[in-house]
Amino acid sequence: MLQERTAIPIYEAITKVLDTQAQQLSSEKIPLKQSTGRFLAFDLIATQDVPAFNRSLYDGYAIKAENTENAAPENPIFLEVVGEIGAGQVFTEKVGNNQAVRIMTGAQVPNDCNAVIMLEHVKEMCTEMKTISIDRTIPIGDRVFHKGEEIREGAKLVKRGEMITPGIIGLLATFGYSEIEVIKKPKIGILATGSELLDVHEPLIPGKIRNSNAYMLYSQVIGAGGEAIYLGKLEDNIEESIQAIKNVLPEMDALITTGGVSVGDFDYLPEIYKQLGATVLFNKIKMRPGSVTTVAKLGNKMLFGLSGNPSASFIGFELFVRPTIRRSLGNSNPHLLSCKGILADDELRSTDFTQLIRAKYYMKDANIFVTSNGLNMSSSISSIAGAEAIMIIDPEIRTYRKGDEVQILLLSENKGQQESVFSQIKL
Ligand SMILES: Nc1nc2c(c(=O)[nH]1)N[C@H]1C(S)=C(S)[C@@H](COP(=O)(O)OP(=O)(O)OC[C@H]3O[C@@H](n4cnc5c(N)ncnc54)[C@H](O)[C@@H]3O)O[C@H]1N2
Ligand code: MOO
Ligand SMILES: [Mg+2]
Repeated sequence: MLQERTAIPIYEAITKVLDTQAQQLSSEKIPLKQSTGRFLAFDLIATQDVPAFNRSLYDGYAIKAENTENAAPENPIFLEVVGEIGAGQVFTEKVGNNQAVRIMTGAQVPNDCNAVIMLEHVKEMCTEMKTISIDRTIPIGDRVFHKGEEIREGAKLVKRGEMITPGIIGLLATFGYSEIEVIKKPKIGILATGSELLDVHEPLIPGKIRNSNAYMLYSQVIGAGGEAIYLGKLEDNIEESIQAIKNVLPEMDALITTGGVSVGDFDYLPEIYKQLGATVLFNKIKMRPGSVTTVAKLGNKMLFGLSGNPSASFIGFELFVRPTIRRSLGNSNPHLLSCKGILADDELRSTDFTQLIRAKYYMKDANIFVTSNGLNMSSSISSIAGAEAIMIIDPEIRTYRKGDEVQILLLSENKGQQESVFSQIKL
């Protein structure tokens, strides 16, 4: 007999998932060069001032600024050049009054000097004793990047859980980290269910389809920062499926299945969760696609029962699995970044459940214009490719017209946000 399901709002489903997720992952040491896209396992604190010494910003002459106090075109002053400093060298001799030292960009400014004048702003005199003339007043500190001016030792620069970007790698290198502690990637197992599934390399035969979801999910797991483990595909068979899940689960941090969560005769996931003794958090959400997305917990492992329909599977991942992965990586902005856009389609009608439409956007006059991307069906595969955003269509607004404001989620935007937009708009 058909079992009644209670559909809950998207924000409630997200909250249930994140409140249930328990594990905090341990860390591992990896070479700095391999850390792009990984998540920092420690707060990056400056271990030294930056710059670490007073550094010349220009090729020119290190001088005592006070010597130029009365310099002007009609009253040039003359300084004796007593040495030369290349980047990496330290000038330890005394620099006296009315003396200067030739200096290169990046070199340490001698202690006796307090400014640098650019090469272009001095006249080099052809005398026996090398002399320069200066026809302007140079302020104290001019063209010197002072010790600690940019970063003070002890300053907190990057938080634990931030995704490592090229800029963060630059900072880590600045502070001498050739190896760094990153949070271990959560191992996310992917199991496709369905007797209709062929493997990607197999030729098409009547009634069958290729298992595209598992590969798409594999890529989504990697994009979210997890380690994707493809565990194959299962026939619609309860006993075999239960055994397969029992076999693989100990090795995984979480398991994604696709297919078999609806009410068909061979949709066995509800029964599988029951027989496994898993606690089902929800099995119906007020959203489309992905209304039958089911999430359960077994021991301390999350079981994500995504729908078999490709667009539903894709959306289910982005809304529920992505934030789970990001949060287990210590990231404090696990949800997709949202913003408001302007509808560029002629018209969109809402349905009883919140619609999540795969969309494209473009920028014009500082506005974001949004259009649907391909066929808006749960079973559509082509609408996912090229989708840059997800449009959120509120059931309360019956018709959206061209030019109307529409809330969107940006795909492939790593910044993320702390709170899910669905909590903010109560959908
Ligand atoms: N009477 C009802 N029928 C359906 C309902 C409902 O409420 N009442 N819900 C519909 C909705 S909504 C969705 S979404 C689907 C969900 O189906 P399942 O999650 O049970 O998934 P399957 O039945 O296994 O497959 C659905 C569809 O997707 C194809 N599929 C499955 N796995 C893959 C894969 N790995 N790669 C590509 N495509 C896959 C499968 O062949 C089916 O066409 O149920 C509706 N029905
Ligand atoms: O779960 Mo279904 O996608 O609502 O189409
Ligand atoms: Mg089904």
